[in-house]
This record gives sequence, C-alpha cells and structure tokens, in this order.
Amino acid sequence: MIENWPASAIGGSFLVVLAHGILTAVFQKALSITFPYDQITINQYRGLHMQRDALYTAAEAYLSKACSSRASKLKAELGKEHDRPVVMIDNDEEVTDTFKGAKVRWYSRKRRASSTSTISFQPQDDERKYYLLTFNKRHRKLIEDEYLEYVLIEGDAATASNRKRRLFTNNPISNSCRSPIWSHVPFEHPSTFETLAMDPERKKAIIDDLVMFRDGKEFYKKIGKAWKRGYLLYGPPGTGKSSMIAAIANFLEYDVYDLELTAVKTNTDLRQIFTETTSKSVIVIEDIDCSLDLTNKRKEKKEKDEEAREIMLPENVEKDENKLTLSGLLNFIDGLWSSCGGERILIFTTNHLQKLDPALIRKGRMDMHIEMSYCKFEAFRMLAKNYLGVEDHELFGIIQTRLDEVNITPADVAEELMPKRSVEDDVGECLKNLIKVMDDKKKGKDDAAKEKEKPN
Ligand SMILES: Nc1ncnc2c1ncn2[C@@H]1O[C@H](COP(=O)(O)OP(=O)(O)OP(=O)(O)O)[C@@H](O)[C@H]1O
Ligand SMILES: [Mg+2]
Repeated sequence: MIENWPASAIGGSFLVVLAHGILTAVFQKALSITFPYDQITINQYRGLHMQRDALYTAAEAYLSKACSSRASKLKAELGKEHDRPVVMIDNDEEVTDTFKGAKVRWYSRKRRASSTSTISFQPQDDERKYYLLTFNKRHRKLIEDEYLEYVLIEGDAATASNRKRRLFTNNPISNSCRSPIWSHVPFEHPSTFETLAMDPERKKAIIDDLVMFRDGKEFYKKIGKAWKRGYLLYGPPGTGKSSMIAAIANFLEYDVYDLELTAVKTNTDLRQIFTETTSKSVIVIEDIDCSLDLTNKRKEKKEKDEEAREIMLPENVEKDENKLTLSGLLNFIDGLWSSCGGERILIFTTNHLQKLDPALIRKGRMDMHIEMSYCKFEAFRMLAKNYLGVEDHELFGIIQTRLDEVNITPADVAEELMPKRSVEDDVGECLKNLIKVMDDKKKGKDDAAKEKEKPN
C-alpha cells in the first residue's frame, strides 16, 4: 500500500518514473529527428483465406506504370492474359515517388510465411510479398487521406488498360441448361477515331461527349441520373457505324456486348441479359430496325395493342410479359437498367431511321443521334492519308468535285484506296480508280434522271 511506504521510497520511485518518462520522450524526439519517417505495410495477401489484397495489386500496377523507369532492378512476367510481358519492380528494390510535393519511398520485400498450417505445393507459396511505403511524418495525413486512394485509382486504371478487352455475344437463353448468357472472344477491332473518316468537327463533338461521360461520375451523381449514355448511329450500309462502335470502345477502353435481340424471347430474358453485363462496357444492338417487332410494323398494330393492354386480364399479363416488346426495351433505356451499377454506353444502329418507332428514337431516350453519312471531301482526305499516306495530290481537286456530285460510302472509297502493289507506285492509280468509280456512278445517276424526264 502506498501510504505504508517510507517517504524516501515513494520519492525515489517517483523520480525513477519521472526520469524514465523524460528519457523516453527525449529518445523519441531524438529518434524522430534522426529518423523522422513513418511506414505503411501493404501485404499481398490478407485474411484467413489468404485473399489477394486489392491495394497490393493496385500498388503493383501503379509502381510498374509510374515508377519502374526509376528502378534499376526489374522483373518481367507474362501478364494475366498471357499475351504480353509486363515489367515490374523486383523484390528488394526500392523506388521513389512524389505526390503533391511529398516524397515517398516504396520498398518491395518478401518474408517467409509464419503459418505452418497451410500446405504449399510450390516453394513460392511459403513467401509473402509486401510493400513498405515510407514517408516523412509530416506528410502522414496527405498519404493516408489522399495518396493511397490515388495509388488505388491509378493502379486500377493501369490494370484495366493492360487487360485485354472482350467482345461478348449473347447465347439463346434456354430453361433446360444452365449455359452462360454471354460468351466472349478477345476484342481486337483496330478501328480508332484516327482511322475513322468523317467530318472532323462532328468527330470532335463525339469525342468531347465521350470524355464528359467518362469523367462524369460526380456529375451524374449530382444530377441524380444513372451513369449511362445512349447513342443512335444511323446511315446507309458502309458509312462506318460498326467502325464507330469499335472506335468508341477502343477510345474508352470498354468491353463490347453485342446484343442479338432476335435471340431474346422475353422481357424477363432481356432484363437478365442486361444485368449480366459489367460496368465500363458498350452494349450494342445493331440493325435495330431488323430486330423483332420494334419498327413501324408494330405501329400498325399499336392502337390495337394499346387497347388490348388496357383491358388486359391478370391471366393474360403473364402471357404478354413472356414476349419481348418495345416497351420492355424502352423500360431499360429509361431507367430500369440503371439498377445495374457502373458506367455503360448503349448504342443502337440502323440503316433506316424512318423505319424506327418514334418512341425509340425520341430525344432524351437516346442521348445523341449520330448520322454516318456518305463520304465528303474531309473524310476522303483522312482515308487518303491513312491508306496511301498522301495529304495532297493533283487529283484531289477533281475528287472533291465528284464527291459533291455523287453519293459514295467511305467503305467504297476505302476499297479503291487499298493499294494493290507498293503504296508509292499505287497512289495515282488508286486515285484514278476512285475517280472512275465516281464517274460511273455519276453517269448512272444522269442516265436515270434523263430516263425519268422522258415522256411516257
Ligand atoms: N467512316 C469510315 N471511316 C473509315 N473507314 C470506313 C468508314 N466507313 C466504312 N469504312 C470501311 O468500310 C468497312 C465497313 O464499314 P462498317 O462496317 O463500319 O459500316 P457500317 O456502317 O457498319 O455498315 P452496315 O450498315 O452494313 O453494318 C470498314 O471495315 C472500314 O474499312
Ligand atoms: Mg455495321
């Protein structure tokens, strides 16, 4: 008991405690002066089930992209998709990074796993890799609040751009077997906005719109709208609608879901198909005018159908729901599919805008209507540059005149500009062939006009 202790003993132990406290404080002060750093460990695996830690994966991708140029000890591995080598920082290597003026240092380390309860089949199973992130104590708040999240976002983005993108197609849904709804192959379409020939101003407007969409997470949240955007591409065959879809997907680095509506039987199936798409994807319905009963054909029956719907008896409701309908599709465009989180782009294409039901194409439903038109001079110049490497030529003048006189698709122009031998020998030849094709078209057009003018 303290009151029974001699006063000298109490005073002595108090002094010892005081001296210890002072010494500790002095030591810590000295330590923080000589070693003013904090460190954070990011382990490769976490939890009882040894799940790979997402922050470690993101840090690995981030360091490989942003800092590997400053490291001298690197390792190369085949990426997840086994299609290309990925260069990473090797074990026991360190790199520096700077974030908002704060210098940080990353160490790549590994230690032997302490647990002996797991059976390992490979020697490296015993090793646990981790990163050690060190930084000056005064930057601690910045690192904790901002830098780690920055590494996560940038690392995820780097992983996404390394990942091979996929082209999905839907399988017919059958009740009997549990086959997956979507099958996929690697998406390797080479079309980009650089190779796409169209009016430069309209192209820029589309790119700006896509950028607004891609970076608009906060904006969409603020206005309370699902992070989705719909484009309707229309124009004659061969004007670049499918090429535009590929260019959009390549630009945004999204997967593509090519939805074949004719394989979808019911609204319920459609709902399931949509919900099984992932975020950061472009969902495409090509030739919407040829897909089921979604065109003017439906319009003829529309009034009758609407009447029928009004007086529909409960037992008929199910029967009606078992059919894919325009309203089923419209429901998704309007918001039902907004329950699928994450950003998605929906694209319809058609050769015949006028054949579509007005409900489908009214403004506000598809956010942007993009006309893919016959080849004009600006588009031709892009094709000539891409195919033949020429930006000007003495035959360009006559080509410009002809393009104003006849309708020729970019696909037809591209066909003529395809060099048959070496490009240098072929430039004049290709341009002359193109002029000939257009002359023939013009002649055909003039003859048809004359024929029309003839009295019967
Ligand atoms: N605007 C364009 N710019 C560059 N190449 C084009 C363009 N339009 C067409 N092409 C060329 O023509 C080929 C066919 O074009 P694409 O398949 O994109 O046309 P489409 O409008 O989708 O036709 P369809 O209506 O028949 O589906 C493309 O592979 C490409 O080589
Ligand atoms: Mg097409």
